[in-house]
Amino acid sequence: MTETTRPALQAVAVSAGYRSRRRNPAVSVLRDVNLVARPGELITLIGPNGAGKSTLLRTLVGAQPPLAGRVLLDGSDLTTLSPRQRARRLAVTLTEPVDVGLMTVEAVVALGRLPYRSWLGRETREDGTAVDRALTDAGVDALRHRPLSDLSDGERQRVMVARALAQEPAVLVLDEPTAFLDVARRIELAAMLTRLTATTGAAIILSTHDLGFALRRADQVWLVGPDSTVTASAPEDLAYGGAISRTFAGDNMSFDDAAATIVVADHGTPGAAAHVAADGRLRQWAEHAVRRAGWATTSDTSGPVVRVEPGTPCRWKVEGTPPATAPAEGSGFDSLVVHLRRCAVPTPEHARAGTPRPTGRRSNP
Ligand SMILES: Nc1ncnc2c1ncn2[C@@H]1O[C@H](COP(=O)(O)OP(=O)(O)OP(=O)(O)O)[C@@H](O)[C@H]1O
Repeated sequence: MTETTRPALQAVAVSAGYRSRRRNPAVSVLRDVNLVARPGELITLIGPNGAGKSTLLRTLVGAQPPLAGRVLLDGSDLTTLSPRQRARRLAVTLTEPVDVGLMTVEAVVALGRLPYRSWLGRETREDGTAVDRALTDAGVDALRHRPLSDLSDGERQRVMVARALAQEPAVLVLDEPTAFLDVARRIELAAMLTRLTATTGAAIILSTHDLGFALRRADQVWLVGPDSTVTASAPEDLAYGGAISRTFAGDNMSFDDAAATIVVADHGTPGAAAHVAADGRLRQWAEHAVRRAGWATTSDTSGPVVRVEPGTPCRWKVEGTPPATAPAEGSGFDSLVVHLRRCAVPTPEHARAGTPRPTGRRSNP
């Protein structure tokens, strides 16, 4: 993939929004959007609730016309393509549930071949091969004879991806495909989509609220900001440059680089921070416990230091905290969290109100 590769999908000065049936002015949700999806790229679309992700996706796939600008599919203006030409290049799974009655998984996936059928509607050998490949690629081959109505939400989600794959599209657009998936299925889906960009050369664009998923896997992130703009960039640039934090973090939140997620200072103030001295996974989970206790973690070793030794349960020792909190050692993360919470020194206001002083930051659950 190079900068000179012809875009699979392109938005040129697009404004996206809604035209009222009555003569009111159109409501513009996004303005002057310029985006390029290249073959083989995995692109994640993120943004706060109501920012305009679904509006943008619907505009990019031609489900609603842009208020201004053009969407180009493989160089051709979307509005000049027939539905059949469009469907051979662009596959979409939106969040709306699809009512397919008692159809089997295989029959639903075969619907993806309709843009290739002759007017007689006969299924060809190519259709069968494409359906088999889509079922395998999406990991739903074992479900092929089951009625779609019997499946779990996560299974159904994967079947809808298989149906889209059967279209053998150059661009695959998925609206919130991670919505119903547990952690393991999300990781599987991410691996599957990454594999598909390599094997099929398709550009895959998906919206998600899962920041970790969006940042870890994407070649490009499209970030819909609160100011009606969309920023396209490498995930690292958006995270490191602070755009993610500015978009998602409120007054008492910030972006945690290590966890690739937003952390909440729901009972915290800056100041209570500890350095964790441990290695590898033990350090990660010890830092998790420290943050759960309402403290921030820091690389600064001049303040409190939490030393953790491996074991089941682990042994811990806290150095440099106020003396009233002794004993400052124990075993197991539970007692470490209890200890750190007790270390909170009441501020005058909290002492008067009879509540403990807030300490550091807390990770999102
Ligand atoms: N049919 C419609 N007519 C007018 N405004 C709409 C319509 N659908 C959505 N909107 C508005 O457009 C804005 C963007 O909505 P959209 O659904 O695109 O956001 P989103 O980023 O997908 O949100 P979420 O993360 O909550 O799914 C919102 O203010 C919404 O109220």
